[in-house]
This record gives sequence, structure tokens and C-alpha cells, in this order.
Amino acid sequence: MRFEFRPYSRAFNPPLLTCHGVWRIRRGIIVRLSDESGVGFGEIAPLDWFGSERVEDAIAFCQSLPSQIDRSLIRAIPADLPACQFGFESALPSVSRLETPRMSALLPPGERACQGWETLWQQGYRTFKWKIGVNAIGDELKTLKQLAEWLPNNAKLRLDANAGLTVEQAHQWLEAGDTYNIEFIEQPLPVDQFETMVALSQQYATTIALDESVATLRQLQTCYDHGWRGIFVIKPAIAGSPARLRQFCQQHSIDAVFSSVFETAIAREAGLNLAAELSCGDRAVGYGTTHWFTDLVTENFEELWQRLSPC
Ligand SMILES: O=C(O)CCC(=O)C1=CC=C[C@@H](O)[C@@H]1C(=O)O
Ligand SMILES: [Mg+2]
Repeated sequence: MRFEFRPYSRAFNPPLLTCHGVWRIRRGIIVRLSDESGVGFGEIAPLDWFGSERVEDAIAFCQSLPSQIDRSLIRAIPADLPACQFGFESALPSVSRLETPRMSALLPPGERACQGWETLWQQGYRTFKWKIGVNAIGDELKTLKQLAEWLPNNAKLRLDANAGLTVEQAHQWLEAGDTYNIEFIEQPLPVDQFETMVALSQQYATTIALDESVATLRQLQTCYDHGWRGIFVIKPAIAGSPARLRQFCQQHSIDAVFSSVFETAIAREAGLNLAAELSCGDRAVGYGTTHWFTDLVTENFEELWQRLSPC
């Protein structure tokens, strides 16, 4: 089949604030595969700070390929290019869209969360994620108390620390989680503190979710093999081959929360399909946030393709 690719770079609106700083630009690559049976689109949307390849590595890989490729080349994409594995495999013909799972929405950081949740509630969201470790813990714990008082009882709140807490702060947040019935706390500690997170997961009612620790299939398997049975946040766009992810999820009934990498409509659709197929619980998926670049959020992928300049 014929292979073409077009890199993209779009500014987030608004920029994304995490404990590691401000993320302003999403860069990725759209892949187009075509043959006599039709056309397929995939998206390579790396998150190198999570452990996937860099965008530059993915572009270099695409540049190294001939204009005619076959499925054996896609199957042979190495595991150190997980976003490429996802992008190319997603461009192949696959099952049509299953029903869309319930989604969670990202609240504005800091105390703006106390105003931001209502608009999202009116849009139908019932599960919200709030990034912590962005401001001083004392201020954020006050905001959490306020949020917990204002959110309706049937709302669910999850916190995401992006690996930015100290052990002491993790204890404070988990205690607060028990007090306010938080759904889970995502990646409280850095990836190299796996054993401490296992110990913490046995000390509090609030569930811990690993995200950065399980970003790629390789890491997912390692944490499972080392005994993790809390929540696994799965970001399909950087996990690697969808076929191998499917195999893992069908072999192990894990408590998974599928999550976006703030990609365009192409990887979002492929990720939502995998979430609908592989989620076994009823946890909302982290695809609600629309930190997007409006011109690349269209269900018409040919139109999206045309908006990108050929390279
Ligand atoms: O999972 C969600 O609710 C939305 C996606 C999301 O929060 C993230 C996507 C990509 C990088 C991170 O900043 C962040 C995360 O840590 O989960
Ligand atoms: Mg996260």
C-alpha cells in the first residue's frame, strides 16, 4: 500500500498546565495508507516525557520508509517506537466505531477548578480530573475541600499528580482522598518509586492509578508482573501496537482507565475504539478534554489531511 505522512504542530488553546510546567504545542504526524481497497489514516502522537519516542525520532522513521509498504513492515516496527506502532496499525482497516464510552473532563488547574466544573457539568460530564502539584499543597488542599463541597454527590473527582509529589505530600493527598471520597489519585510519585506506591496503595481507601509508570506496553507488563493491581491508565496512542495491547488486556483483567494524549480526531477515534472494546469496568475515559486546535478536530479525516502541508 501507498504510504504518505504529514507532520503537524498546533498550539493548545488554552495551554496545558501540569506540575512540570506549561505544555503549549502538540506536535505529531498523520499517516495515510491507501490501496485499491481504500484509504486509512493513523496518527503518531508521541509523549517522550512519558517514555515514548520523540517526535523527531518518529519523523526520521517515516522519512526512512519507502512510498510503498506492507503489513509485515508495520508488524516489524520496533517497541522503542510505540507511537509509530500505534499510528501505522491504526491506519489499517479496523472494526467500525463501537459506542462511545462515558468520558471525564479535565478541570482548570488551581482554584479556577471551583468555577470551571459547572460548565462541564452542564455539558453532561459527571467525572472530572484535576491536576495537582501545580500550586502550593496548602492552597490546593483548600481548593479540594471547596470543590468537594460544591460538586454534586453523583460527581466523581480524580486527581493527577504527574509524578510530582513527595512521599509526605502523597500521604497528605491520600488522606484527603479518603476524606472526600476521591475516585483515584494518578501517579503520585515518580516512576522509580514503584515499591513505595505499592505500599501506599495498601494504606488508604483511595485508589492509586499508575500512568507515567505504565505508559508503554513494556512498562505495563513490568508493573503487572511486579504485582501492581491498582488502576492502570492506558494511553493507547503511546502504549504501542493496538494488537498487542488487545492481547494484554484480554489476558489480564486489569482495572484500566483509557486516556488521551491530547491528539487530533484521528488518534482520538482509534483510542476510543480500543477503550470501548477493552475497558472492563465502568470508569469514565479521559478523552473529554478539548484542549484542541480547532482545525484538526473533524470527523472527516480526508479534510483534516488536506489541512496539513505535504512534506
Ligand atoms: O486522562 C485524561 O483525563 C486526559 C489526558 C491527560 O490528563 C494527560 C494527557 C497527556 C499528558 C498528561 O498531561 C495528562 C496525564 O498525565 O494524564
Ligand atoms: Mg496522568
